Amino acid sequence: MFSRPSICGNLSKLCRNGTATATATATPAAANSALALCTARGYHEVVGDIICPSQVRGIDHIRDPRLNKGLAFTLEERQVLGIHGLQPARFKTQEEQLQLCKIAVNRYTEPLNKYLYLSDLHDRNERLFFRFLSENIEDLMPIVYTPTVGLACQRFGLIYRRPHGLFVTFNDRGHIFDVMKNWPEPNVRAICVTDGERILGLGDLGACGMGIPVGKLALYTALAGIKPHQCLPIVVDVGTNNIDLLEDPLYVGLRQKRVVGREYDDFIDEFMEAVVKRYGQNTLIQFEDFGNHNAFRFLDKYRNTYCTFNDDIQGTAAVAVAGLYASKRITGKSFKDYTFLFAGAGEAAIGIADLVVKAMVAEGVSIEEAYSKIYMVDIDGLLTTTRKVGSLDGHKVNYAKNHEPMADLEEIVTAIKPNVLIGASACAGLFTPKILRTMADNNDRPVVFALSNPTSKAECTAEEAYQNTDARVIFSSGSPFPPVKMGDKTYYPGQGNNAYIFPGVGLGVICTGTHHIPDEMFLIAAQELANFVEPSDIERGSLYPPLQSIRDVSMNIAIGVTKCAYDNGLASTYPEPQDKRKWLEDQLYNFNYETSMPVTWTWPRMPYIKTRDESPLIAAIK
Ligand SMILES: NC(=O)C1=CN([C@@H]2O[C@H](COP(=O)(O)OP(=O)(O)OC[C@H]3O[C@@H](n4cnc5c(N)ncnc54)[C@H](OP(=O)(O)O)[C@@H]3O)[C@@H](O)[C@H]2O)C=CC1
Ligand SMILES: CC(=O)C(=O)O
Ligand SMILES: [Mg+2]
Repeated sequence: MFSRPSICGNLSKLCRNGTATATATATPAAANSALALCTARGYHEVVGDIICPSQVRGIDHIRDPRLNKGLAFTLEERQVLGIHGLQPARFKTQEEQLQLCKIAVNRYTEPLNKYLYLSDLHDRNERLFFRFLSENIEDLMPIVYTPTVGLACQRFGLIYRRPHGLFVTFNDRGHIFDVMKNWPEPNVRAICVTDGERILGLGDLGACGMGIPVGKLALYTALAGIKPHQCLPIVVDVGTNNIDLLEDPLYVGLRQKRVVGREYDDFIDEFMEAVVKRYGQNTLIQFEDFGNHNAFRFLDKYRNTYCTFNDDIQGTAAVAVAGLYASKRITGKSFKDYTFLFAGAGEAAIGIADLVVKAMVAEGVSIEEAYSKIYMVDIDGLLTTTRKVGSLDGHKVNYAKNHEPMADLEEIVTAIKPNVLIGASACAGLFTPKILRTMADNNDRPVVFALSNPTSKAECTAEEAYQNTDARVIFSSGSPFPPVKMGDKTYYPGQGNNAYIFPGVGLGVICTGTHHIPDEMFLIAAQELANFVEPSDIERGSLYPPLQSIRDVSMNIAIGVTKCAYDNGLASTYPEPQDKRKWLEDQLYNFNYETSMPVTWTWPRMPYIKTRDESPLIAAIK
């Protein structure tokens, strides 16, 4: 039965989990039926959890990033898979390969070159890439994520090599489902989508924004262990209003102004429907870096009918609120004792403020009092009730104060005397030394968050924050800053970035098959993250746990989200697991190589090259 050359001739079945799991260890009959299933479904490539490398021949094992192990293929594997001789004689462990990756990436001095090296590694050996990333978060997150990913997006036309995600253009309207069918993975569970209109604080980068969903989903795997084949980065390309890009011969997106209005909305509706038709109702759709005017609208429109969230609004809210919870341990105040001032009144700022209000209400504060504690500034100055009708659109109106109009942030800080100053304006240097000194004059421990990304857009640097407050500031930033030395003490400011949140929320949501994602899940995520902050973190100047512990944070967030999903009847995966941690852990990606050979089957005879003392396994094959 197993001697059919088309299936087993060159060996083997590396069928990992899911339907075909049994094949790796069970009877030939079971193995054969799983193979038949693979074939019937037309999986002639390496997709999903069902991997049948018997249909991948020789050198294609090395060319396929999901199968490739480089020099870690054993002698037996090399012979059986038909790749013997295609690689040098040396055998390496994955650990030795990781050491080499470290040396290789550190040889590059330019961050963009490091990004390209990692991107190549991703294309070449997926498991090694994700293990390398997950074990070196502190060093590599600034490369695959902010700030370097911003530069990668700006240079996207120059560095584009191979598809890491799907481009759905406005020209595909009416056929979006057909385009989605071209994505080779049948079991996508999480999509991160952008239309590229507000990429970090860099503005409209159109189709070049692809770097963002690619980077975010790389973190899904590296930080939460979500399997890579379950993740799909998407750009919906409706054009760009960035004149430089439209005139740039290297621009790779649709060369037209953005589609707006009804046509745009219908296009996004069709996209959402196509996702559900292709991958099912509970497919997680993370909206990322949409323009402000669309981000809020789509969240309101889709949140109760799809499994969706907006990371810039809700993920950012959770990470900032977690930092604020941790700050209370230093200031000794509760939220109702704080006066908040937000510089910026967009997705991030409103998202944070709305969650702060929920957190205050949860502490027993009335909603009116909660709103009264939060002041907000947009590009025209303080949000006041005296503003012209129409200039306080959407969610801003809740934060408008009965106050004389003020435009200058320095004067506003002097007048309002906030305890907490949060920047989400994408306006570099907005927090001047004078503003920081005023914060220090008015507070023993001023709380200052400069959340804008990438680093070049931060409202102030960590150094400026510490220097202008006699190092009394409680500081965090959206992009990483190096430690700051003041006198004989060194401060290690934490990174207030939604990367602490979305991977764990994503894991909980996709494992439970949650239908809709309530704000409560983000408050839970904030609390779980805050619980992780140790006195030693605070002592070294950080409101967040070290980046190296994000994987543990993500697991705790996922457990909290899982409980919430079952408690609120939002889950569709039944029965409810009792030991939620173990249940989640059982579903995680394996960062270590798996065998490319079956261990229990009777194998067909095949050409055998003896190159060293026979291992028992080879002897058994013969
Ligand atoms: N750390 C993190 O995890 C995250 C960080 N961010 C960062 O936050 C920044 C903003 O993102 P987002 O909120 O989505 O963007 P939005 O465009 O939604 O909001 C930007 C806001 O800043 C206001 N603004 C612009 N210039 C000034 C200024 N000089 N003074 C005061 N306010 C100003 C705008 O005013 P107006 O409304 O009048 O236009 C708007 O309200 C970006 O840099 C982004 O990278 C975003 C998400 C997560
Ligand atoms: C971090 C993030 O999501 C942003 O800057 O947009
Ligand atoms: Mg974002």
